[in-house]
Amino acid sequence: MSTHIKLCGMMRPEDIETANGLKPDFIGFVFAKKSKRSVTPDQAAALKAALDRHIKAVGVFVDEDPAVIAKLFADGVIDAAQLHGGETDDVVAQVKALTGGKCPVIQAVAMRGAGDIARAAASPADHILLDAKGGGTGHPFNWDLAKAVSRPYLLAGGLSPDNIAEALETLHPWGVDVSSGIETDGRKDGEKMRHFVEQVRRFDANI
Ligand SMILES: O=C(O)c1ccccc1N[C@@H]1O[C@H](COP(=O)(O)O)[C@@H](O)[C@H]1O
Repeated sequence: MSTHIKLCGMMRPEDIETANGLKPDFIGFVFAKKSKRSVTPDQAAALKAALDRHIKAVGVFVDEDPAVIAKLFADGVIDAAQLHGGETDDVVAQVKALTGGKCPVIQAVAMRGAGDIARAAASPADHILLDAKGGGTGHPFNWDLAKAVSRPYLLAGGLSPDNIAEALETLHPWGVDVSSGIETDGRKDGEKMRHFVEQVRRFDANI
């Protein structure tokens, strides 16, 4: 099985052009208004129109109204929703219900201690994503906590071309998600994006 790749925080047409060339499984649009990577629905729609149709667009939300998420899904701006705040199981269920069960939901779990291992296991979401507290911080969490998570997960938090090989060797995650680590001066860096993806593909080719 190849490791799924998500390149998050796409903001510019040139970010999409680079992603189209690299063909990750997912890219992310951040809709959390407080994020420095925040895009409006109109901006995201224009970027999605330029995205290779084989690449899924994930909307990243922090405590957003499920109706807003469902509208972005219905409009074809996003293909999946990543809930990155304090969303309850009920919110996961609401997103599912409002999209006729069609929108895959990824629930982010902030990995701070043993209790979070249980929270990850119990999440009703289609996929879980293990991250440091916050989101988009560029900081890793204690990977020893991930070793105790028995369901497949997306690994996030401070990944970069410098540590992705070690992360893959150590944890063998279902997928990896990166944002800060593929940026220079707050903008996506095509060379870092390429280097990150190449290393994941090299790892997959050697196992
Ligand atoms: O990227 C953001 O600004 C962001 C804001 C709010 C919630 C989540 C956000 N991004 C997600 O954070 C993780 C890790 O990012 P990083 O590689 O450590 O910068 C990733 O899942 C992003 O989708």
